[in-house]
Amino acid sequence: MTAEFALDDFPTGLVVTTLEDREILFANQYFYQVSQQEPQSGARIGLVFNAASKIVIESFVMPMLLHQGYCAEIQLTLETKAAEPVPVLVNARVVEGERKLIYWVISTAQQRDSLYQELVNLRNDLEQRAEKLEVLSQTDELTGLLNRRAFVSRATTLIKQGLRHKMSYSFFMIDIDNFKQINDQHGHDVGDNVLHQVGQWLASNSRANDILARIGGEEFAIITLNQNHESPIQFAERVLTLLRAEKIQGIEVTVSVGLAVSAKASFEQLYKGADILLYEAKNQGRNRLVWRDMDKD
Ligand SMILES: Nc1nc2c(ncn2[C@@H]2O[C@H](COP(=O)(O)OP(=O)(O)OP(=O)(O)O)[C@@H](O)[C@H]2O)c(=O)[nH]1
Repeated sequence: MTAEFALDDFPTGLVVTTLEDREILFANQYFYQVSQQEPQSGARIGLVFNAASKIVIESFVMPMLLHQGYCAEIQLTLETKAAEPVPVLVNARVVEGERKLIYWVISTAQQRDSLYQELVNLRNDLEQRAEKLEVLSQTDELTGLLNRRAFVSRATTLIKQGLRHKMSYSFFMIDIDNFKQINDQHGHDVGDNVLHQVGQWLASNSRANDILARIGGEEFAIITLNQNHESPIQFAERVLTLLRAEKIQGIEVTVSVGLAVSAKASFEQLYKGADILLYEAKNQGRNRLVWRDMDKD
């Protein structure tokens, strides 16, 4: 008698079933409270679990019990009479006597589950923030284009891969002419707007696979894979012509372009090449393209 009271006082579900058909021979109060079931003669333990857990019991718990005599820390879900799911942790052991029985310990795991869910939510939140930070760390705030660091990293990887497949790349270095004058005459805010619009304009005139970035104050860079439909020289000339025809913030804006083309040069060599060619374009009077095929020297 004392033992029965003691078992009912345990804050965990204690159940004894037959091994053969899992008929409940004994269950303590806690088990009935949690599962909201009434004691019924001949009831089987499977009845209190949801459909997925029933499958786990048949396909995993029972084979474990039959083969090694116990099954530890299995996460299952009870289904109450009101069809509410209750997460539980189940330990079960086969006890051999006159009949083979299974002793089940069924502990509720709601608090642990909600803690686990909180941790999952926290991790998702941190991942999202990390992604945002990653995007921010790669973006030039003023134009929304890639910044110099991201450009160098992406372009280095792309060109390394391309070199292995003998792909030919173009490196355009595009610098707004006399930008200091724009700032001086119209103010820094207008200058910022010009930078923003030139950036947007370049983005809408380049292809999705190009790598476009603002790499310095009034300096942009584009790396493109050379394909047949438009030569890099045609592309650069188109940029120059279209920009000449356009007024940005009511201001005539021109650019100088240094263009290095190669199927052999590394990213650093292309960068250096384009930089020297841009310098030449500036020296020759600005508002022009100077280009070189670096593989033909
Ligand atoms: N508004 C604005 N100005 C910038 C920014 N970054 C750099 N600048 C300005 O850009 C100007 C660049 O001047 P310079 O390097 O002399 O070049 P430039 O006047 O364009 O002359 P060339 O390149 O030789 O044609 C400087 O006055 C910088 O202060 C920016 O983010 N916003």
